[in-house]
Amino acid sequence: MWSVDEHLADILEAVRPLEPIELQLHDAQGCVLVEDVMVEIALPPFDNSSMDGYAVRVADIEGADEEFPAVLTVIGDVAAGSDGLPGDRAVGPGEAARIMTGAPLPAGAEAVVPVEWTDGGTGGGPADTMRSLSDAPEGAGGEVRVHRPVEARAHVRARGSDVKPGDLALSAGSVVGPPQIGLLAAIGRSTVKVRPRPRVVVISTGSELVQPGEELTGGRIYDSNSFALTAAAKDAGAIAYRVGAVTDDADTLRATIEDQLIRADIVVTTGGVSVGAYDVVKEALSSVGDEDEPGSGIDFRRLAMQPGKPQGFGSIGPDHTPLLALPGNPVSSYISFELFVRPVIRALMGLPDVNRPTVQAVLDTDKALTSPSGRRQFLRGTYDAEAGTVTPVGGAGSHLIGALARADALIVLPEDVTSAEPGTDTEVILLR
Ligand SMILES: Nc1nc2c(c(=O)[nH]1)N[C@H]1C(S)=C(S)[C@@H](COP(=O)(O)OP(=O)(O)OC[C@H]3O[C@@H](n4cnc5c(N)ncnc54)[C@H](O)[C@@H]3O)O[C@H]1N2
Ligand code: MOO
Repeated sequence: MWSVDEHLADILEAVRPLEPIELQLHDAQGCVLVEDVMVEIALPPFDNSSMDGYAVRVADIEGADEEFPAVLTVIGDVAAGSDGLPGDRAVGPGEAARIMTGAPLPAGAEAVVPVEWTDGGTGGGPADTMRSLSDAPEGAGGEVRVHRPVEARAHVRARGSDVKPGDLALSAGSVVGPPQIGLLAAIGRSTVKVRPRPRVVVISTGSELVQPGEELTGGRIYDSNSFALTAAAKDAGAIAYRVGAVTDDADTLRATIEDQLIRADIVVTTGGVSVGAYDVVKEALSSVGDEDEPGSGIDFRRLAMQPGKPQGFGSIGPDHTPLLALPGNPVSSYISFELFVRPVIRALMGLPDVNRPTVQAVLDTDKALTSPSGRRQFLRGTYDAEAGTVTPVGGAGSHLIGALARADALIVLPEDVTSAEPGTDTEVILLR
């Protein structure tokens, strides 16, 4: 028997992060950068206004108030996207330019007065908005009364005040999330070098399996594993391909796997790994290894855990693609995925934390939980972060997918524990 930790260590020992590739920003989401990204432009690229208002010279509005406003001549508009006043004009003494948020500060101007601190060019009281150019073309000219003074640089966002050429935008090893994608786009990068998402092919096996949506006839069940594990692979960061169920025929299974290798960085199968007469994965893959290639082939082993005792691991095909053969019971396959496949996906991506987070929680249950001696048991539970407790959901049976769907945590009972009393401090793996 292998321990859970030995099996995981054996798997992680065999996998290396995927070779980096250059990806478009959207495709790089969730991936790990392998380059230091340097900033080549200033952000903002030019001094610009943070308010809709008037670009002014500060001496012109010194001491202004509502009773004695400073009256300035409006010489034009500066819109975002323009590169200054029409005809390259500068704002001279006694002059102002209407300016929009994000527009460059025109030559001659030293600060911006928000439109609310002026009459907006109406000759009335304080404005609450600028009149649109189409409704009131005269607003780009005429006079404006300014009701409050401002200091130099007020409401001006300085060139380079965010990032400057030569700054480090993102360091190698960062995970590219939405804000990082925003920064990359803002500095003009359209692609980045990252480790790609692994492509995971999920194959379920069993002649009893029917695809959801089809009619269920005697003795058959719906294939839930391939759906759950494809979803779990995506959730872990992979690009997941669900291959429907393959019947219990070794040649068909071998041929299916061979066909899939072209698009697989990992192959995951479910079912057919125990000791029955129709355990097709074991039958098909026990002998696929190349004797001259150390480490090739699939090793079937029993783990000291419950559920998830029978497992297969190895590599297959010319590229030695890692293959994990998980047990068929729905809860067994899902827990095996969380414990062994998820870390592989994350290791291939070069992510630092390959395992789910764990916490200690107080067991909130009416009666003691039992666990087989010598096996690490993973029970399903709900975790209450506020109370610091975990409550079991459903029993230990590895067919209880209804309870699994209500759980958000796994309660871990160590190998030497055969009974866990209510109130015991327990390790909990958080699934969300
Ligand atoms: N004599 C023994 N029998 C079994 C042992 C054992 O040690 N000695 N181990 C048990 C344990 S533990 C497990 S786990 C299972 C593992 O069996 P397999 O991996 O060979 O899985 P199957 O026999 O194919 O299926 C088991 C169970 O799960 C259902 N199943 C399978 N695939 C799916 C799917 N895609 N979606 C939904 N349900 C699925 C299948 O119908 C079976 O009920 O072996 C025990 N037996
Ligand atoms: O160990 Mo099996 O994985 O219970 O269901």
